Amino acid sequence: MSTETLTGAAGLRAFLDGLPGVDQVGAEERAARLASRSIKTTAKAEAIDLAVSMVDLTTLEGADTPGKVRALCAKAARPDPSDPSVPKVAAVCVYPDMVEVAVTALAGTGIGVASVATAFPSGRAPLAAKLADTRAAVEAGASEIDMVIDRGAFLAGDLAKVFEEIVAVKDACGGAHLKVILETGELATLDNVRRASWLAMRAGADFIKTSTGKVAPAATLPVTLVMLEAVRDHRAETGRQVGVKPAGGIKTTKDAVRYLVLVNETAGPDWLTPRWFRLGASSVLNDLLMQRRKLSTGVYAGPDYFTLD
Ligand SMILES: O=C[C@H](O)COP(=O)(O)O
Repeated sequence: MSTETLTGAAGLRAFLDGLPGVDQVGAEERAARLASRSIKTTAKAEAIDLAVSMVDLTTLEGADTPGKVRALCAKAARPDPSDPSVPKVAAVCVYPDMVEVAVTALAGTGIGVASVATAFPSGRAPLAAKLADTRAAVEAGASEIDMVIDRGAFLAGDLAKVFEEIVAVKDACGGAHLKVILETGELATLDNVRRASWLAMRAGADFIKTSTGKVAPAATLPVTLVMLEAVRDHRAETGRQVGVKPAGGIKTTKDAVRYLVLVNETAGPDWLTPRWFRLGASSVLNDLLMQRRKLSTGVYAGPDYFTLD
């Protein structure tokens, strides 16, 4: 079915209702099996650097200050100041009012500035306010917008409203990439995760993202598995590749490596680059740096060694 025929509410519903159901038990078993895979030390070193390069280093607190954002940007560009071989992260993710600070601090680094928008994290605001929020972030220099879907509308069955809102925000993004946050912890079932993934992709999402980090559960392996299957099948059907970003609650190197194994086994190696896969996290970077140091020196550097995320 083409995107055009989805604009009618009935066509959209028929399309989403026609998606096969998710085998919940199967998805959980498969995610658990992949999570228990061990990888060789050399592969682990490569996986750590790849994971670092995929981090959207995030601070989304009411107490964020320009100073904190500048410190985060310095860390994004040189995660370990004593070791220039550590790659830089993919992007820094902040609230719209901090975009200008991040853009200035990251000038010349090639690191993206992502901004949450559309009344993050609840998404409860009129569309005009969401569009103004988006435009303000883009005008301040954000290269990526992380929007939230209207979960209330989705769960009430008003799929056309969710679809049209994504289309409008995508338009307001101009040249900025759009990540669509499904807030999977509020969608109740993996079937809903699959439906929301397809809805977002058909509405123009460049990335689909699991969570805001403000709702539990945030990112999980089974949810990310379902989203990876969706982007894989979407590319096979339409030719358009969409990225995936698990976010929230990813804290350890072990977690990060599990996600990379899942990407490789589910969507395939085409997604194993920061262009198509991101890890949204406020604190995983320090653990990646500690494990990286341990692999190269054999000595475990405690958390005090690295600056706080
Ligand atoms: O998008 C990223 C999340 O907001 C970060 O969540 P986290 O603090 O659990 O890592």
